Amino acid sequence: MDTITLNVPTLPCVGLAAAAGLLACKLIAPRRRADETERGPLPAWLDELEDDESYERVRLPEWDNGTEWRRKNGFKGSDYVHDACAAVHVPRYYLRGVSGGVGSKLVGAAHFGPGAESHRGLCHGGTMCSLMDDVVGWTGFCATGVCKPWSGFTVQINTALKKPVDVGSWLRIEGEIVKIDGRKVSVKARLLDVDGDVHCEAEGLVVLKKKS
Ligand SMILES: CCCCCCCCCCCC(=O)SCCNC(=O)CCNC(=O)[C@H](O)C(C)(C)COP(=O)(O)OP(=O)(O)OC[C@H]1O[C@@H](n2cnc3c(N)ncnc32)[C@H](O)[C@@H]1OP(=O)(O)O
Repeated sequence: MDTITLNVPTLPCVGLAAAAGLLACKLIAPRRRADETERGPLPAWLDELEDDESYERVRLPEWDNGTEWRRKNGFKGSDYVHDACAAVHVPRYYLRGVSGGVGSKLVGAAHFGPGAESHRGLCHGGTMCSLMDDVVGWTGFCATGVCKPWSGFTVQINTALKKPVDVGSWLRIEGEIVKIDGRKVSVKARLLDVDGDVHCEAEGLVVLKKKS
């Protein structure tokens, strides 16, 4: 019968291996994070929005300083769409706010990363649905013509998937308030590419929180 001899140097070796493993994790983790945020340059048309005086970039601490802000405010994780490492990621929204709300429009860029994949090279339809949830909700938060974060809930998102999305794509996402009825804000949204081809459309409903 074979016997296994545990040499004295084995233990330090195991310790060394564990330490090396930990070090590798530390080294790999930031590298992986960097990879996930390496989405290539932002699409050029975002610069046009930046220069367009009718649109204003929505700047929020929960996006600009997400981890820190969320921790301090009792959130438990990272933002499903706005976090830099999200599978499908919206780095910015721009708002064309209209007094009274109806006609207010939110426009952003969405990147579909490798984590959004379903069939070979194509994204999961749920990633488009998630984006529609996000843009419907944030457009609804602009029901007064200015963005009031977390001022309501998305309660309906009826999404039509019209064209597959390639992994690695940057697409344009838009939401527009089409009706306000008391606390109910109706939003139409769509996701389109640089040629204007529509990848999905949605009709959504946001219910604003009761005034306290
Ligand atoms: C301190 C804490 C801070 C908490 C701060 C929270 C900020 C949260 C922000 C989350 C961002 C998201 O988008 S969350 C995305 C996921 N969505 C959710 O989880 C929402 C789940 N749903 C809910 O929790 C609930 O349905 C609420 C809270 C929205 C219900 O609110 P409510 O205030 O009780 O309103 P309620 O009276 O039921 O409805 C008001 C009107 O809207 C209509 N309505 C309601 N739901 C629907 C619906 N699904 N489809 C059609 N219409 C609907 C009603 O018929 C009614 O119309 P009428 O009779 O007046 O004609």
